Amino acid sequence: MSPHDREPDNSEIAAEQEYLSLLYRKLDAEREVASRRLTTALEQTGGTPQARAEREASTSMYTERIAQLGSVEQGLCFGRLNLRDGEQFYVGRLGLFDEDDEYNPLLVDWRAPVARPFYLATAASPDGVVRRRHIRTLSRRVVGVDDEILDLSAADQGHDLGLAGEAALLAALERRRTGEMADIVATIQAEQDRIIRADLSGVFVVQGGPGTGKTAVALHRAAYLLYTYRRQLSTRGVLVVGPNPTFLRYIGQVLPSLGETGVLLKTMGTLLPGLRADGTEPAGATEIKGRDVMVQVLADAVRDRQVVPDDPLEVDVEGETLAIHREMAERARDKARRSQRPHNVARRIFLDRMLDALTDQSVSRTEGDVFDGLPEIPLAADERADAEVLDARDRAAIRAELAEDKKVRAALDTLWPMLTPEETLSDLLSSAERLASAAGSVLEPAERALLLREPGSPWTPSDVPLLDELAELLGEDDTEERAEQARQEREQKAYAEGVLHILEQDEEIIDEEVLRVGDILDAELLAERQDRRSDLTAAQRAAQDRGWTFGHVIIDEAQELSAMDWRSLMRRCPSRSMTVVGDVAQTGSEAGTSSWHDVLGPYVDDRWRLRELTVNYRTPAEIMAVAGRVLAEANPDLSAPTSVREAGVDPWQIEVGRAEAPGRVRELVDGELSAVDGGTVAVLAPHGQLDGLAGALDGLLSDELSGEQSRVSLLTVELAKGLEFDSVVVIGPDEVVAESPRGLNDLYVALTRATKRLGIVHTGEVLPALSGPAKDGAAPG
Ligand SMILES: Nc1ncnc2c1ncn2[C@@H]1O[C@H](COP(=O)(O)OP(=O)(O)OP(=O)(O)O)[C@@H](O)[C@H]1O
Repeated sequence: MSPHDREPDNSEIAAEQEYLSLLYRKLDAEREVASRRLTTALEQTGGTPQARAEREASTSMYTERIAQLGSVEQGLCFGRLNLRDGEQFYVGRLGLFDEDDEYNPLLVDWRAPVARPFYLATAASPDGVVRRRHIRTLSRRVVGVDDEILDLSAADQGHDLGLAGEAALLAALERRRTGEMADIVATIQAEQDRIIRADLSGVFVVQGGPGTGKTAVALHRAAYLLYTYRRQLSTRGVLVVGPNPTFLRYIGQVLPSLGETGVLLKTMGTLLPGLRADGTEPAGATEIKGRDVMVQVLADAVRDRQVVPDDPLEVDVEGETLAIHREMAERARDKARRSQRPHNVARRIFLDRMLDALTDQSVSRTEGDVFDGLPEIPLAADERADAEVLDARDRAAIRAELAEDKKVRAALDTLWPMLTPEETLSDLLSSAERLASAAGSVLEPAERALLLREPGSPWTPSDVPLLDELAELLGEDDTEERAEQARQEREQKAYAEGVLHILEQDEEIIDEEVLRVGDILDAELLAERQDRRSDLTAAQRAAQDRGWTFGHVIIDEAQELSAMDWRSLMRRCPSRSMTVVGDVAQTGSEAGTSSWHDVLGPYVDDRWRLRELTVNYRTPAEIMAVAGRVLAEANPDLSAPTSVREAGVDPWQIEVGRAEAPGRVRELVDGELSAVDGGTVAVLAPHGQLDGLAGALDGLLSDELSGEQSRVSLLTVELAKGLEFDSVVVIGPDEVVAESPRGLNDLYVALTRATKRLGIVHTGEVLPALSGPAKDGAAPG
C-alpha cells in the first residue's frame, strides 16, 4: 500500500454496497427489457421481406445484448473516481445510464475515454483525479474498497514501479489459478493501458518478458478496439492468433467476460477453413518449410505440373488419331503462362488454345480426305476459301465434340491438370523427384530428404502457410459461380435502391439538421443486410472463408512464427492494422525469429511501432532470480523483467536417477498439490520422459476423452507456452536444453510459468546456470 492509501471504514463499504445494488437492479431491468423485446421479435411471423429483415436484425441485436448483459454479471463495477471539480463516477465492465435523469451515466464503460484516468492517473500526474477507489466484489456483494489519494501535494509516487491500485493488483495476482485466464480489467496498469488504447492503424509490436501481461493486454486491446471502432471492425472482424489449441482454451473466456464474442481465435494449424493440421514432424522440417524460399519452391512445383510431351501424344477420337506435338503444347502453355493468372484459372486459356489446335488438325485431316478423292485442280488464293469443305459451324461442332471427348480431356488433364492445394503439396512432399525439380536450386539434398514423407501423412501446422500459398498460386476457376453471384448482388442492390427511394419519400421533414435514411444507409449496405450470409457475424463468415481479410489481426507468441506464417497472416490483413505480441527471448521454434525487424521488414519496412512491457506480474522474484541466470546464458543482451512481488518461498532442486524419476515425481506432485492448496500444478518435461511420467501420474491428469479438467498437467515446454500454473515442476532441464537448438530459451519459458512455486528435478547433468549460488528451497514432503 502506498503512503497515500487510507483504510476505508465499514460505512464506506455499506455506501458502496448501496450503489452496487442500484447498478445490479439497473442491469436486471435492462436484461428484462432485452428479453421481452427478443420474445416479441421471435413471436412475429410473416410480413414483407423488409419486415422479415428488420426482425432478423432485431433478433440478433437483442440476442447479442442479452449475452453481453449476462457476461458482466461478475465484477460489474470495480472502481470509482473522484475528480477535483467535485464530480464522481463509477467505472465498470459496461456503460449503464439513467433514463430518468437525462441519461446521466450510472456506470462508465472501462473503455470510454473518461475512464482512462482510472488506469493512468498517478500522484505525480493526477489528471484531475483526487481519489481513485478500487471496489472489490464477490457476486453482488462489496467485500472491500482500496483508496488511493492522488492530490497535488502528493508528489512522491510511492513505489518504484508506479503501480496503480497496488492492493487490488496484488490481490488479483495472489489468486489461485484455475487453468483459465482471467481478465485484468479492474487492475490494468498504466504501461499496459497505453498499449491497449493505442491507435488502430499500423503494426504495433508489444515486446515484453514472461508474465508482463502481453496476452492479457492483447485481449483487452481487442475488446477496446471493438468498442472504439465498432463500425469499422464489426464488418471485417478481428482475428486473434495463438500458438496452440491448449493456449486458445486457456484464453478463451477472457473476451466473452468482457462482453465481446465477435472475435475469431485461431492457431496457425486451424487457420484454413475445414482443415485441421495437428500432425507432427522433425523440427528441422518445420524450419525448412518456414523459410521464405518456399515461395519459389511452390511456384516451381506448380510450373512443373504444366507439362509438354517430349514425344507426340496420340489420342484416338472416334477412329481418328490426333497428335499433341511438343510445339503445339508449348505455344499453348506459353500463352497461358503469359496471362499471369493462377494455374487453375490460366488452365482455361491452355485448354482453349489446345482445342483450337486439335480442331485445326482434325479439320485439315477431314478436308485432306475429301480433296484426296478429287482430281488435282490448281486454285487461286481467293478461290481457296470458297473451296473449304467445312464451314465455321462445322468447325465449332468439331471443337465442341473434342472438348467433350473423354480421351481428349484426359490427355489435356495430364498436361495442365486442375489442382487443389492439398494434392499439389502432398504430391510434392512425397516425391523425391518432384522435390528435386522444384527445390533443387535452393535446398540441399539432405534438406530435401528431411521434407520427404509418406503420401497421406497428416497435415502439420507448418503445411498451413504452404497450402495457403498454393491456394493463391492455383486460384479457383469459379467463373460460373462468380457470374451467378454478381447477378444476385445486382438484383439485391436494385431492390435495396427501391426500398431507400420509398423511405426517402416517406420522410416528412426534410431538414438539413435531421439525419436522413440515405445518410446512414446506402444501397450497398442495405443489400448486404439483405444477403442471407450477413445473418452471420463477421467472425462466423470469416471462419468459413479462406480469402477473408480482417479489420485487425492480433498475433500472440508471435516470435514463434516462420517467414511463411507471416506471409499468410499479412495476406489476411492488407490494411496492416495489427498488434504483434511476443518475446524474442522465448523463441522455441527453429523457424521462429529473434528479431522483429527481420520478420516485419519485408511487409512494412521500418513503419512499425514498438512498446515494451517491463514488469512481471506472474513470476515471483525468487523464481525470476533462477530464470534470469538461464536467460543471461541464452541471450546476454536481454534482461529479465522485474517481478512485482515475492512469494516468500525459494525454488527447490533435487537430483534423481532418470529411472527413478517417475515414481519420485508422483510424490513431489502430491506435495505440491497440498502446498498450493486447491491451485494448479504443471509438470514440464522433455519429450523423452513424457511416457514414463504419464504412467506415474495416472489418475491425476486431465481426461481428454471426458474433457474433465484436472489440477495437474503434464506438458512439453512447447505446449506450456503462454500458460501459467501455481506450481511448476521442471523435469530434466539438461534434456530440455538438448532437445532443441533453442533449448535454453525453452528452459527459460519453463521456469517462468509459475505464479507461486518452482521445483527442478535434475535427471542428468546439472546445468551450470542452475547450479549457481541461488538459495535452494525445500522440496515438499
Ligand atoms: N494489470 C494486471 N492486473 C492483474 N493481473 C495481471 C495484470 N497484468 C498481468 N496480469 C497477470 O499476469 C499473468 C501474466 O500475464 P500474461 O499471461 O498476459 O503475460 P505474458 O506477457 O503473455 O506472459 P508470457 O510471455 O510468459 O506468456 C496473468 O495471470 C495475468 O492475468
